[in-house]
Amino acid sequence: MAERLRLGVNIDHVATLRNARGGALPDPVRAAMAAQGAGADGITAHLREDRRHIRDDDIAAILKAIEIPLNFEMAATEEMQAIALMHRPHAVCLVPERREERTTEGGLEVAADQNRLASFIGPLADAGCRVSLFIAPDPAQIEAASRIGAPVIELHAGAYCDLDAEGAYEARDAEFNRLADGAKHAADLGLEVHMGHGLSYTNVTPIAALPEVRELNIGHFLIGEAVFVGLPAAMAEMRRLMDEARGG
Ligand SMILES: CC(=O)[C@@H](O)[C@H](O)COP(=O)(O)O
Ligand SMILES: NCC(=O)COP(=O)(O)O
Repeated sequence: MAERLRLGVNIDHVATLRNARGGALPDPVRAAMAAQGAGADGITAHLREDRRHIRDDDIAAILKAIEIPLNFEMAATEEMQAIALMHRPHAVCLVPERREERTTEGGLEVAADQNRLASFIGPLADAGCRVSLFIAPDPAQIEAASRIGAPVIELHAGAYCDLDAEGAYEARDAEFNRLADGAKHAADLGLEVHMGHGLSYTNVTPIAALPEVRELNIGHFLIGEAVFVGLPAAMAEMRRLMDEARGG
């Protein structure tokens, strides 16, 4: 039987809400525990260089609290590498970052930076972290990820999700085909394929149905939905849609 599609819950935006008032609540560690209790296969947290949501002490506290794997998202900088090596999370996902962006725009440029990234991921892999690269569904980036020896890629689903929300269905379908082809190409090269960014109840089904995809990382939508129905109920509906898409 095919392996069940994993659901990683990104709790960044619990920290966004906490930071809006500068206090301790709502607590991202409590969100991580709630997600774990509701059956998350992993927790994702992105320690941005500007610490706009998750902060250094959150990472330490989340790691102490949870038993499921942490997927630690970070920019490929020396500062972040040192933090990852100190904590040795289960997975490290390298993402592109621009200080002015509202959210992660585009994927990591691997092809043009492959020598630096190959040496950057070496110590992380030696420390036992499963390295993942957050990239666009571009064959050149996928092939570069494989060349530098990353075991996992996460394909950026944001453009597909945005086009769907805008009702630009022709362009959305073209972007979906890029994701589907990218997933297949990556799996053929032996890469484990994850997808994430912008996924919601309305756009998740075709993505979850792609047989090569092993994990979805979903945050902003689930945390927003949790305001109305609670995190376990929001996750349960997402889980149901993912299982249904897989024919389960
Ligand atoms: C890399 C990614 O797609 C998400 O983790 C996202 O970066 C969450 O953080 P932001 O919403 O701050 O971009
Ligand atoms: N890597 C994508 C992720 O963790 C969650 O992205 P989003 O659902 O918050 O857009």
